[in-house]
Amino acid sequence: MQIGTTITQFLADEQRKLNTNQTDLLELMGQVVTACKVIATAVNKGALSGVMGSLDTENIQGETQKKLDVITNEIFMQTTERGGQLAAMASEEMDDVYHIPGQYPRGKYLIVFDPLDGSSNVDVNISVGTIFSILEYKGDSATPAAAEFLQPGTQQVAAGYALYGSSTMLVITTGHGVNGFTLDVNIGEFLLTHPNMMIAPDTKEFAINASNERFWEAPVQRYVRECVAGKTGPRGRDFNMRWVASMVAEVHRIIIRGGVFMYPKDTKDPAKAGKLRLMYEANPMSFIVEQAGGISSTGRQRILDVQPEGLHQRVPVILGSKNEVEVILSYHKDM
Ligand SMILES: O=P(O)(O)OC[C@H]1O[C@](O)(COP(=O)(O)O)[C@@H](O)[C@@H]1O
Ligand SMILES: [Mg+2]
Ligand SMILES: [Mg+2]
Repeated sequence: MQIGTTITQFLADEQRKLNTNQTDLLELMGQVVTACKVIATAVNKGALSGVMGSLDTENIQGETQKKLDVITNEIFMQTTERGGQLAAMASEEMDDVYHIPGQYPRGKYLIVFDPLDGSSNVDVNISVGTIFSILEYKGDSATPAAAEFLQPGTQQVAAGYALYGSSTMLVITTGHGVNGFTLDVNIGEFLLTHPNMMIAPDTKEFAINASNERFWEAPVQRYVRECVAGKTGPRGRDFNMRWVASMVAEVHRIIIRGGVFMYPKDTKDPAKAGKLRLMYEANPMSFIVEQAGGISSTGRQRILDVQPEGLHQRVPVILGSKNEVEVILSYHKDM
C-alpha cells in the first residue's frame, strides 16, 4: 500500500483481504477514525476550551476523572454508536456495559476502549492517546452482559490506538500486520505514513516507573539493575531509560525504534494484579505488538491468552522487542 494512501482507501483495501461478512467491521473502524479526529481537536485545544483539570468524580477504579476523560468518553460513544455495527460498548470511564439505545437488530461487534490514555499528562501537555479493541458479539441478547466481553485477547478482530502528540497518529491492526497513519489537518484525513510496522528484535532502551522499584519482584529488580549497570555489569553494554507515563506514547516509541515497556506485578497494592487494564490497555496493545513481531507477557503468561474475569481487571505488562523481553521472561523462569 502506497505512502499517502488515505485510511478510507486503506480500509476499503483491507475489506478485500477480509472475508465478506466483515464489511461492517471496516465501517465501524471508519467511525473509530472519526471519533479519534474529534478527540484530537478537543485535546489539541487544551486550556483554550476550559477542558483542563479534574472533576470531583471517580471512575470504578477509584481514579479521579479528568474533565477530558469524560469528554473523550462521550465523543467516542456518540460517534461509534450510530453506525449499527455495535451491540454494546465498555470503557475505562464507565462502570458497566453501555447498550446501544433503541437499536434492533443489534450489531455484530463489541468495542472496549480507553478514551484518554495517559490522562495524568493531559494538563501538562505531554502526549496522550485513545486505545480501542473490537470483539465479535457471539450472543443474541438485545442487551449484552459484561460476560460477553470477557473473551481472551486472541479473539480480538481489530485493535488500535490514536496518539495525540506533536502530530496526531493512528496505528491499527485487523490481524494482517500493523499500519500507521498521520492526520493531515489541512484535509482532515489520516494518511498512510508507516506501512507494515515491525519492532526491532533487539534494543538498548527500557521503560518502567523506577519509583516502584522496592515493590517489584526479583526478576524485574534484577533486569533493571543489570540495565543500569550497563557496560560494568553482566549485560556488558549500556542501556537508556524512558518513562512518559502514557502507555500509548511508550508503545508507539517501541514500535518505531524498539524497546521494552514494563508495568510489572508489584507489592505496592497486593490486592491489585497490576496497574494496567487487560481489556482496554493490555489486550489491544498486545495484539498490535505481536502483529509487529514483538512479545507481550504478564511475566508468566502470554497476555493474549489470559482468560478475562472482569471488564476492569488489571494485569502485569511486559512488552516490546522480542529478544529483550525473552531475557526478562527467562529471569522469571529462574524464580
Ligand atoms: O503514573 P504511573 O504510575 O507512572 O502510571 C502511568 C501509566 O498509567 C496510565 O496513565 C494509565 O492509563 P490512564 O491514564 O488511561 O488511566 C498509563 O497510560 C501509563 O503507562
Ligand atoms: Mg490508559
Ligand atoms: Mg484512560
